[in-house]
Amino acid sequence: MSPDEGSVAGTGEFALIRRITGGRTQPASTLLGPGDDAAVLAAPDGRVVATTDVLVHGVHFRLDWSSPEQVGRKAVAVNLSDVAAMGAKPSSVLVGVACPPDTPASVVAEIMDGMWAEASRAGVGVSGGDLVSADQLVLSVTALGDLEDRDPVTRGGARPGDVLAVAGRLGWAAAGLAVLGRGFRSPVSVVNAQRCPEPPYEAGPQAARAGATAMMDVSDGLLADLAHIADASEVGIDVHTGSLEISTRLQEVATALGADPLRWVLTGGEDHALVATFRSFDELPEGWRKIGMVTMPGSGVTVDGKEYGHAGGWEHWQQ
Ligand SMILES: Nc1ncnc2c1ncn2[C@@H]1O[C@H](COP(=O)(O)OP(=O)(O)O)[C@@H](O)[C@H]1O
Ligand SMILES: Cc1ncc(C[n+]2csc(CCOP(=O)(O)OP(=O)(O)O)c2C)c(N)n1
Ligand SMILES: [Mg+2]
Ligand SMILES: [Mg+2]
Ligand SMILES: [Mg+2]
Repeated sequence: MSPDEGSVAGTGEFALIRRITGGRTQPASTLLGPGDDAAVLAAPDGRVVATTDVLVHGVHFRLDWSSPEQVGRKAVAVNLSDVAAMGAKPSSVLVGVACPPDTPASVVAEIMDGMWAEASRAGVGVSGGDLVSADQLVLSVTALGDLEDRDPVTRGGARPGDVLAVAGRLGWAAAGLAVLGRGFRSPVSVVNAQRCPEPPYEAGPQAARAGATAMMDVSDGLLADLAHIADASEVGIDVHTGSLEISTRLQEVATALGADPLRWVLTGGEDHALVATFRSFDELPEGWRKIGMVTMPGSGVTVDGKEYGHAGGWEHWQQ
């Protein structure tokens, strides 16, 4: 049987590449874009920040929960967020798309539109990629960034007495996941937070300029991710729940679902907020809120001085 004309198989690999790469305007930093064996990018700093994350249908997103455009946005956003978490400015993304033969070509085109839309929000473009056949939809994105002559902000520089702060939202994507998981599609604000995060890209370089001592983005859950800073920095970290913002919207959704909104904030991932430590409260840039303190080594990650009773964040193969 011949493949459906509108499918990726019916369209053909090279026609599809032409369709999804044509008519795009590359930023000036992409010296040579898609079409050759590799792209050529400017690296003004002389060092390149590089990160990659893979997203799999059914694990990270579902096409019956999100539009292809939202899925494309998310795949790029979670990667650009890691660039920001190093204190760097995004400079480019490269994207791998694997999909089954009957996938409508329009779905791939819309995913690419979403990828371009999110890349553009951060001032970059898609400078290359790959398109392959697979049993399910998989998106693999590599993001590159520029340190602009600053030192990278690692997970390893927090010291006891530092202030712990956050930029961006916590708990929203987890609330959205709970809503979607129960078959609902509203409220759209939390559902959209799950479909596509809005990481505060600018807050990364801003924190680096302000002297942040450690930083990372929250992908797996606040407490789980803070444990990586605690380990790498050999410190303890205490989160103060009194400083955590739990919006009325999150409260409402939690009440409706019989869930605990604080648990979403502490253990839910995927909002890609940035958490960072600063030497003093006075160093916090605008948009950063204090949510705790760095404590002495050995105490681990605590909540209001105590161990948190509930299970931690996302870990692949453990769900
Ligand atoms: N297959 C792999 N090969 C090499 N490094 C990896 C691999 N998987 C993960 N890492 C590295 O381990 C670190 C932690 O990964 P991860 O938890 O996925 O970070 P993030 O949550 O920021 O995406 C990162 O520095 C990442 O590059
Ligand atoms: C269909 C579906 N099921 C479950 C989740 C929840 N979920 C999937 S991956 C993940 C954690 C983040 O993904 P990961 O691959 O660990 O990214 P990284 O930490 O490497 O940035 C969460 C909370 C989801 N987003 N979609
Ligand atoms: Mg990762
Ligand atoms: Mg990260
Ligand atoms: Mg993870």
